[in-house]
Amino acid sequence: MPEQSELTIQGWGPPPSHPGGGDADTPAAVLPRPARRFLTRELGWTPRATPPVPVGDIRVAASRLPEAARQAFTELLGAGEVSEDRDARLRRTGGKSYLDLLRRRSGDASDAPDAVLTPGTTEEVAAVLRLCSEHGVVAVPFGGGTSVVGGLSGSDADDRPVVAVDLGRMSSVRSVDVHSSLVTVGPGMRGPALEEALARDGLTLGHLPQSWEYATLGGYAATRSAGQSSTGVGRFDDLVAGLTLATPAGVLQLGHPPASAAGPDLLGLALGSEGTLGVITELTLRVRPRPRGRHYEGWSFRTWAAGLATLQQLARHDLLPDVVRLSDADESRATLLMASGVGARAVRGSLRARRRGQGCLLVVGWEGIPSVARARRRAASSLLRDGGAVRLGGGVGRAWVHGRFSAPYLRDRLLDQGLLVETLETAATWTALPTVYDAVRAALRGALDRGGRHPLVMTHLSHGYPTGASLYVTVLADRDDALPIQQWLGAKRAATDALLAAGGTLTHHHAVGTDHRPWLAQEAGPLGISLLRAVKQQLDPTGVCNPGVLLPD
Ligand SMILES: Cc1cc2nc3c(=O)[nH]c(=O)nc-3n(C[C@H](O)[C@H](O)[C@H](O)COP(=O)(O)OP(=O)(O)OC[C@H]3O[C@@H](n4cnc5c(N)ncnc54)[C@H](O)[C@@H]3O)c2cc1C
Repeated sequence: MPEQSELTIQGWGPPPSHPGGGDADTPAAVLPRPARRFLTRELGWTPRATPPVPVGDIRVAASRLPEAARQAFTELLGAGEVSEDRDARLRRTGGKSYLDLLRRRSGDASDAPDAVLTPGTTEEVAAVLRLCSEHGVVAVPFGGGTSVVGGLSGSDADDRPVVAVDLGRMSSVRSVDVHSSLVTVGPGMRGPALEEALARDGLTLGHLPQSWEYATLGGYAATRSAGQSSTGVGRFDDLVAGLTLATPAGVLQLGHPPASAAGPDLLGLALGSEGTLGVITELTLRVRPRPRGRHYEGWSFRTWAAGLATLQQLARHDLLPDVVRLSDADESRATLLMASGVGARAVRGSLRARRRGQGCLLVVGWEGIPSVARARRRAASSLLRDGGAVRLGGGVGRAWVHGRFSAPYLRDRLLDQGLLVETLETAATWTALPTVYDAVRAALRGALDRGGRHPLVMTHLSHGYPTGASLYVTVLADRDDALPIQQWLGAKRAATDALLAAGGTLTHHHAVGTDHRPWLAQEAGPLGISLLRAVKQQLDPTGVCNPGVLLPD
């Protein structure tokens, strides 16, 4: 198996010199001139150079790992799998949220783990957790390091030493059961490698989040991820048939495919547990035949309200496409200006030809057996037309497919030029969606308005369900260079309070981490929090498993 490339420390992707490429050639890495003009006008932004400090200048404190723990880990795993090396620790420091990137770009790595452990089997992971308990060392499972909610902060009320338990060595396909459509894999495997392996048997998992190039299967399960085709294939939760969870108290085998009624489903406790109960060391996933046909296309609605109402109708009739992405007017406008290349020209041309300069873009996609996909597409198209949408054609779909993983590369360039760039997400019922949408926008605008400089708040709906959908919000604003972290924390607080008050969920697919934990009790309720604490106490009595996330203090 080829070695997996590592994410850069201060941004996204391998460095441009990496043999695998990097972002240097990605069209989205360059901000087109009209986009620059648009952002300057819209945000009152003055483009300025705000480069990250050199990686060599990032401050990493000396390791605090006690000698006895170091010896015990080395005896168990071998010296090569226990590292206190600066670079190894820095590469497992935090995730990739805006706050993480601000810290790393300013030279702050105060949340670096004291050591990195790389176990290779479930037994070794279980033994690592037992040793952590014995030696009072916190264990933070590390997958791809793409958390955007502070899931890897390693913070601990008792300030104990921290080890990152990197699952990178456990990244192989262990078995494929083509007959039952099941694959068993190590938790450190990434999506591209799995898809490549499954293709040999004509299979696919179909889970494609924007972080697909770097996130791991264990991380998806630990955070309850959702991908771009999740309306069709389901959330990652739906794709997990079973898993192995190593805890300080022992090893659990959870999930019994195809189905069981033997009491409550304990698998649900591990999904979304964010390393607080232990480490997922193996997953059995539901796979499907590779689609023989894929068709993506664009539509345009005059208004967001018309788009929402029509998608609700599609959901009600079980006709939602596999990919659904409805952008509001602000996101549609910005998408067209920020996009470059042939695809973007096709979209603009399509809109002009149909006299739809303004409006809300909808990208839809159908995957599967061509005749079935065609029939579903015909039925859905008829409802879209009834809802007032006009078809823009396949060029828009192809442009979306082309750029579907490029936003994080572009984010790095925007951070280099004095911008605040962050996203947040929620879900709501069809009834509550319009209120949640208005509330989040108003809260973000109120919190980020600064003397005539306004944020750009862009939203899209994705991940449709019969009962509702998720909203994904991207915020751009002129950065407060003096207090950038406080600027975002204030906005995030306002937006979270507003979306919960309006009936949204705390998160739809980014999980809780450290960033959302102050609000978890509002969604889980006090008894729910006590229940989670009791489970943690049973599996992790010394509280060494990722204590800084999920559960409020
Ligand atoms: C640019 C960008 C785009 C993104 N797009 C999406 C998207 O489209 N959809 C989506 O769902 N998310 C998205 N995310 C968020 C992120 O990719 C997901 O949360 C992903 O599931 C994290 O996987 P990871 O392997 O990187 O986990 P990590 O970031 O390494 O860890 C995340 C959390 O899970 C725990 N964990 C990791 N592995 C294990 C394990 N084996 N056992 C137990 N606990 C573990 C960690 O301790 C941590 O708390 C995006 C993030 C970025 C930066």
